[in-house]
Amino acid sequence: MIEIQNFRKTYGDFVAVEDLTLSIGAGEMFGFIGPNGAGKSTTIRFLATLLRADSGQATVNGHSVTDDPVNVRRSIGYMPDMFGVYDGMKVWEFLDFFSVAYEIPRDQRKAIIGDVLELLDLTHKRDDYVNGLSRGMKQRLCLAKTLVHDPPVLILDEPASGLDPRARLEVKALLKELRKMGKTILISSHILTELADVCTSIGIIERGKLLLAGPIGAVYRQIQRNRHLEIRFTGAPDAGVSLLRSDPKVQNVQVDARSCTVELAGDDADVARLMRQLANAEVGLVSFADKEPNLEDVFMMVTKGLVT
Ligand SMILES: Nc1ncnc2c1ncn2[C@@H]1O[C@H](COP(=O)(O)OP(=O)(O)OP(=O)(O)O)[C@@H](O)[C@H]1O
Repeated sequence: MIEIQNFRKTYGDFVAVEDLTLSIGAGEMFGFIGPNGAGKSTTIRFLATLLRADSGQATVNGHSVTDDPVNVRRSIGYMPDMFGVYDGMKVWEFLDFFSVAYEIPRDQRKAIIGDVLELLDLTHKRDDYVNGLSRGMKQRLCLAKTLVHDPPVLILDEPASGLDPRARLEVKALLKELRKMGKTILISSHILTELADVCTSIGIIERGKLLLAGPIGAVYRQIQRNRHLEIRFTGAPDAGVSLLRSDPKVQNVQVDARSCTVELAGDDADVARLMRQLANAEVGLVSFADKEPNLEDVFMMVTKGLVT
């Protein structure tokens, strides 16, 4: 649905994005992750037909962003990282303005605006002035305007930035809903927890280079060459730790007051064996957990160059 090939963008001598190639399939929720200044917005603006590349190309919904920008714009709902809302307008007028811009026939506009307001839980604000809305509501309104022309692709640059935790959760729930409706979604963020449980695939970008991209399960498997175990004890973990350290498959033992974490270069049978040994050795074993990696682990390992 979204294909980028060898995208490069410089500002003067500074290379903002270098040779970025990426493919996002239909129906994916792709999390574009990177620290500030990594090149996320630059890439997104290229996809949104707002920026000329030094080299490289991209297609969205089969249309070339350079040769057929009008059809790309029809195919996408784009939410920029810094958005403006027109303060002198009422909520419905704001959406009507975009409906006209997207050439939605007059007799359909009222119903579409009603549907979008309903979806974004803004129906009760229909006749309010935009400048009277809270930040969270303005953000939802901005998301609403990306939906009026029912685009198959949504490109959202940090859609939850500056929102409180509750409003973030609302945005997250909404994104899940939009994905269920069949939209392909690219969402950028530098807040990993925001994306962890909504994305089906991710890409990690740093200093203009895409370090890793793929389905989230494959990315997790790639980084988890070793099992990460979290083991808790009733008291000081010394006895348990020395047993663990004597095991040839155990590596990287990190000790806390009453617990430790270890990496195990083994399979399920090794996990079971280790658990049995600890239980039998009466070292005060309380719990033994096979810890799943999370997006933060992935990000740290990838940006430290531990995974390629
Ligand atoms: N118009 C511009 N002129 C010069 N440099 C720019 C311009 N736009 C972006 N840059 C630089 O390009 C780099 C990438 O910027 P970009 O906005 O794409 O990063 P980002 O990953 O979206 O960051 P953030 O999370 O802070 O929005 C940054 O170092 C930025 O300063």
